[in-house]
Amino acid sequence: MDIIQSLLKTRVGTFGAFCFDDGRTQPPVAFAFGAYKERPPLVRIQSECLTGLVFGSLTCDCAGQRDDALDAIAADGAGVVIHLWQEGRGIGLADKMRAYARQINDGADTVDANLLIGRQIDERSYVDVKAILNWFQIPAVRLLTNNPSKVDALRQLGIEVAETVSIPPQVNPLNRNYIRTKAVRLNHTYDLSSVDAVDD
Ligand SMILES: Nc1nc2c(ncn2[C@@H]2O[C@H](COP(=O)(O)OP(=O)(O)OP(=O)(O)O)[C@@H](O)[C@H]2O)c(=O)[nH]1
Ligand SMILES: [Zn+2]
Repeated sequence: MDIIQSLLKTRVGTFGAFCFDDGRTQPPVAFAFGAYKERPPLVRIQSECLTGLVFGSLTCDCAGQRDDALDAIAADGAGVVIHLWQEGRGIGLADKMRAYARQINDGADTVDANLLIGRQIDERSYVDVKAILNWFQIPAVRLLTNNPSKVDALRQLGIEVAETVSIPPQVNPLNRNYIRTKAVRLNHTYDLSSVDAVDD
């Protein structure tokens, strides 16, 4: 494995950039900010979302979560963002677009759409996260997430999640049902009353 180190200069400041080149076309990358000392650092595990992160789709909340995670890490003074190329919760871009079509054409929600095309609800693996945190010598994290399954998956890998730090979703009329579905069907931990308060 070749670990390529560089810098990423962002809106909130400069991060150390680490590309874990293991021969895959899209190797995992991590961006580390500041110096973590006494407390477990804030860690954000971000999954690829071409539609949201690259094109700014309004039907999910990925871009807002990215921005809020960077803000939280900068405000805290330290933290790490790990980006995994697990498009569509690990089903890949083509099947994510198939799932999108089921949502747009047939009114399926984000959970049923995956099942309707013969995929699982969430096919992500966090094995890479374990290796990356080991490399950074981070045994315990404060995880920026709303997803209890992600916390469980990390704990099963032996990663100590010392605390979960919620990222309240940036709700708009186009992503409100999607965000509601994540709370109701995937147990994401945000207050539904604030989600419902957004006007159509
Ligand atoms: N299959 C599918 N994937 C989606 C859809 N919308 C977003 N995604 C993917 O969902 C992933 C992000 O997962 P989320 O469910 O938003 O959140 P999470 O990572 O589980 O939890 P957080 O840590 O709170 O962000 C990315 O890989 C997106 O590409 C969708 O409608 N269908
Ligand atoms: Zn998204």
